[in-house]
Amino acid sequence: MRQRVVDALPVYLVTDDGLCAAEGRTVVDTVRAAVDGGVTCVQLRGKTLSARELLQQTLEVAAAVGDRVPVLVNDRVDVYLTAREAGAAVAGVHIGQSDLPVELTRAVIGPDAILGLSAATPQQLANITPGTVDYVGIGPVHSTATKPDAPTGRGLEWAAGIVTEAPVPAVAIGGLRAADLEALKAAGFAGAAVVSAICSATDPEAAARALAERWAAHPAPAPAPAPEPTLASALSERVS
Ligand SMILES: Cc1ncc(COP(=O)(O)OP(=O)(O)O)c(N)n1
Ligand SMILES: Cc1ncsc1CCOP(=O)(O)O
Ligand SMILES: [Mg+2]
Repeated sequence: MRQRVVDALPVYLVTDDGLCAAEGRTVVDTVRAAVDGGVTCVQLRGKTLSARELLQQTLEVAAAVGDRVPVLVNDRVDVYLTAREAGAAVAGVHIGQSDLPVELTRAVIGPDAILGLSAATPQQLANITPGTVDYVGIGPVHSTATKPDAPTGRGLEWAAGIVTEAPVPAVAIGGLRAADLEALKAAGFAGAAVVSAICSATDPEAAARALAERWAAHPAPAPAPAPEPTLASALSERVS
């Protein structure tokens, strides 16, 4: 059974092997510390790893995390399926606009897996078929060195505008730090995804805790009021 996906999104860690190694840690050590600190989701983004290496890392991280938070695999649907076949507690995949098509990915991973999709334009959000994608990752909010092929950061105002068009819960991504969280939550994001804020931190547990506390400290925006009934809808209710 898929858990309520919004519970997984508030502080979403995306891993980077190089950044963790530069701090003298493995990805597994970093994830363990970050989960202890309060991250709510982990995405394994092993861009420099072979399929075999990413599978091994996925098995180790899934064993270390257990059922504390969902573990997703970036891009590699084959690695996710193989880890699942091996009995690992992996929750799903995150794919981008140039990765495998969304509908086929959903068909392959099944209805219970979590499926995340990157989106950066209103058109990409409008293209989402209801029921296929569980959440979207929107960015980059700020410019980032972590993803060299990402465009320049578009800013918090842009993020606050585009999130209103997301048909599913959204996490922001790109250069995010604790100071961004209040504005993102107020704008309606369900969470913030970070790489360097945790992977490059001297103390990843403390970094995760600071982000989790900052997110929890701010109220979620009040839900939008139900629209006033129009004359036509009031009449149709009376005749039905
Ligand atoms: C939560 C989240 N949002 C966006 C991305 C970016 O995915 P993508 O556009 O496929 O780029 P790569 O991460 O594959 O380089 C993400 N990974 N996670
Ligand atoms: C994977 C990804 N997608 C858009 S920006 C980004 C990298 C974000 O990394 P950081 O949090 O270190 O800026
Ligand atoms: Mg991708």
